[in-house]
Amino acid sequence: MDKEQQRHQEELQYLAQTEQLLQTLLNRELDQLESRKEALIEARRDMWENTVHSSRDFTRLTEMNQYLVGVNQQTAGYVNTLKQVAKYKHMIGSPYFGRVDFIEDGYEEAEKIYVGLHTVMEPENHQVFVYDWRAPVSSIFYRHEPGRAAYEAPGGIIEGEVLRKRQYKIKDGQLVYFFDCNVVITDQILQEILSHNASPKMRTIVETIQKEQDRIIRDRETDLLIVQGVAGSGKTSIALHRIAYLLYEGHRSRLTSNNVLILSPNAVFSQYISHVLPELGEENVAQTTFDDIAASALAGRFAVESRAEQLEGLLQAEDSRTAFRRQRAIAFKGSRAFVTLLDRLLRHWAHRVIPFEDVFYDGVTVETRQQLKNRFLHNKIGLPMAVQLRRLEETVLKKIAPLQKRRLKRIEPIVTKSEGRDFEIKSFSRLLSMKETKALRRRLRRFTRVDYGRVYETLFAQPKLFARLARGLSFPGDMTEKEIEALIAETRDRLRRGQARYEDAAPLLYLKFRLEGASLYPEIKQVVVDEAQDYTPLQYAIFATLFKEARFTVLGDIHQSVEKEGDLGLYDEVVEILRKPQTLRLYLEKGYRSSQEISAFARQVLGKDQNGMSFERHDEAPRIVHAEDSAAMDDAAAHDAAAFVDAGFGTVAIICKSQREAAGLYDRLKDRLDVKLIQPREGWVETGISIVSAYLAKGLEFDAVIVYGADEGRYRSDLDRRLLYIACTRALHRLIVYHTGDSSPFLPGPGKAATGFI
Ligand SMILES: Nc1ncnc2c1ncn2[C@@H]1O[C@H](COP(=O)(O)OP(=O)(O)OP(=O)(O)O)[C@@H](O)[C@H]1O
Repeated sequence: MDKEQQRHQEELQYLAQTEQLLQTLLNRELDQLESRKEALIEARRDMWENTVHSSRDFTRLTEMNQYLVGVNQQTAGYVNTLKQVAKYKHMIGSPYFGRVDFIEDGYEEAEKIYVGLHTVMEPENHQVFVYDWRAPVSSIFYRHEPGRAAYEAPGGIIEGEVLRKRQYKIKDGQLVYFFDCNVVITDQILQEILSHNASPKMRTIVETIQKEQDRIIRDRETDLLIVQGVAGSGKTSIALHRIAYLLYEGHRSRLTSNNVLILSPNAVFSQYISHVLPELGEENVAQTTFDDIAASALAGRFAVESRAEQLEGLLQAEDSRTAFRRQRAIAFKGSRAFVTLLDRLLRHWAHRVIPFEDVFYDGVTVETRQQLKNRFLHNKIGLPMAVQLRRLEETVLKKIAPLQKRRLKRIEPIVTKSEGRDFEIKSFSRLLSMKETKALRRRLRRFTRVDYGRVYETLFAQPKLFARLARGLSFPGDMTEKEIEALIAETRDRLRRGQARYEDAAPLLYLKFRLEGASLYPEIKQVVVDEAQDYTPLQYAIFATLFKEARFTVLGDIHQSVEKEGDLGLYDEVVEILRKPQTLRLYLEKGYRSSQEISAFARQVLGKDQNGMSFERHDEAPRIVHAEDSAAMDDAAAHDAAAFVDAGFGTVAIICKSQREAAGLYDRLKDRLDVKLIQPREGWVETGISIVSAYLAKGLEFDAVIVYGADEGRYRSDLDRRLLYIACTRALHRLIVYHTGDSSPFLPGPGKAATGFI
């Protein structure tokens, strides 16, 4: 047997042993599952039979509670076993994907470290057959080539030498191939993975996490980690793997899935990423959108526009000047200067507006106006204004309580004198006293209640006040005074009708949280902000208020901003607003999604010098096709989409500029093509053909993309250019861009992409 054969034999043997061990562990868990299930049913039956179902008898209730504790324990045990079963089942057939031979300094022998989805350990002798990809020692696999290496173990840095690094392809328990690699996770397996079809749900990338990605995933020290990454560089994937890593590390950092929150751009995206954590064997974590936070916090007070409606409004604007004005309004109201203006407004409210009054009761001055104001302004605890005012109200009412008896005594003689009350002097006097107190409370509430909506409305109802508060602030976009006046008037009218544009939702929320406090998410310790470029500085100021104690992972791509020209300055602002002790900013410059041809095409659309590059994977060049008219374009898009499906592409998207266009196209095609429309609220990606707007497609990916209607008239502003860029970067393998009339000036000219006519 030559060396090669011997190596192969050894690997086959190791795989067989691991598979066998996995099977034993699985069987053990399955046996346990049965007994745990029985124990759980038993515990439930006991509780049911031995306790009353609803009782006012306290002793019986405590008894029931004891049973409940038992049931909860049994349930936890059962769920845990279920998880173990799922884990082993997931691993059987492909228990590991990598190996490093590492010899620690001071030791003679190299240890073979096999890396897989989870740890597989022989329970009797504790021999680890496979290490979880998140284990400290596994980091060597992702970060080091043969040669000197180190990893961070709980007890400190361990140094040594990597002798070998090996990768495996194991399918259905069979070793398909393995090879030793010298470069960082060599491209062979990555090539294979990336050339596959996209899936309607995001996939895990544990086997091929790249060095620069691993650094982000395994960072534990940073309180604010900012990642700027080009399209398809794996930001979302990394964010989710990072959560899985932090949860694995949880025993040290005490982080559980309840402590993590993902801020995702919309419901479609939330659906798209919802499978990754369960696939990694972790519980899913909560996801929310800014829309949801705003809608629930402002409900009942304002009808709030959604983000999709805001963008749709921008895209539907009757002329480019209107669209431009709206973009400037969005930038204006989302700016840091506007945050300062709102802070000044709050200070102004506290000092000048709250109508403190002297409080009298029964001829006595309980508190003077000045006393109340002083107490309010010199509060040292730093309570939110509304909470503090309520406390003030309570204090005053407490002071009045002892005076009420005396007051009653004074009322009684008066009631005695009035006719017809002879038999009810006491009760009538008490009633009068209560009425008096109620009236006093009403008077108190004139200054102890503060409504965030009114505060915001006042800003726009008093242009002079606005001007005073805005003095010295530099707002983005160089709006002229006239434009600001128009914006003030327009906002005032809208707010008076009880409506709030999306760009007003953030200021309203900010005021509400600053005034009333924000305790919506007390348990959140790690916030992941995806598509970070879509949020304004004001929205970050809200996150700072909402998640005071949390650490942040912020991932974005400034080139995929929609309504504004993105720039790196946003991240400086994020740092200044979130103010965390340890901040780290990292860049990802390599895209993994699109073929080189599609990436190069998209870069030309963007027309900027980006530092990006893409993973070397070649495919057909994108095509730009001219259609005679809209009907011809519909036909061609339908035909090509169907042809892509026939050719075996799993997910195909026809991307329109706006949701309205997407809905229109869907209506025209739905009877002749098996097609779905992705909607902002309830839609999600499935295999087959989807019609989607460019801004909703953000963050998603498809095997083949047909950009519908890249005409000169449709895509001509900077905003349009960014949308077109987003649309093109969604494609993995195929991209066709259709236009009628002249093509958008942002499309590469002849020669740079294949062009044609239909
Ligand atoms: N290390 C990797 N191994 C395998 N696939 C990867 C790797 N990194 C990224 N990918 C793949 O690249 C594609 C893009 O990843 P992802 O959506 O996470 O990128 P993104 O930076 O969030 O993209 P965008 O900003 O364009 O929405 C996905 O299909 C993902 O599986």
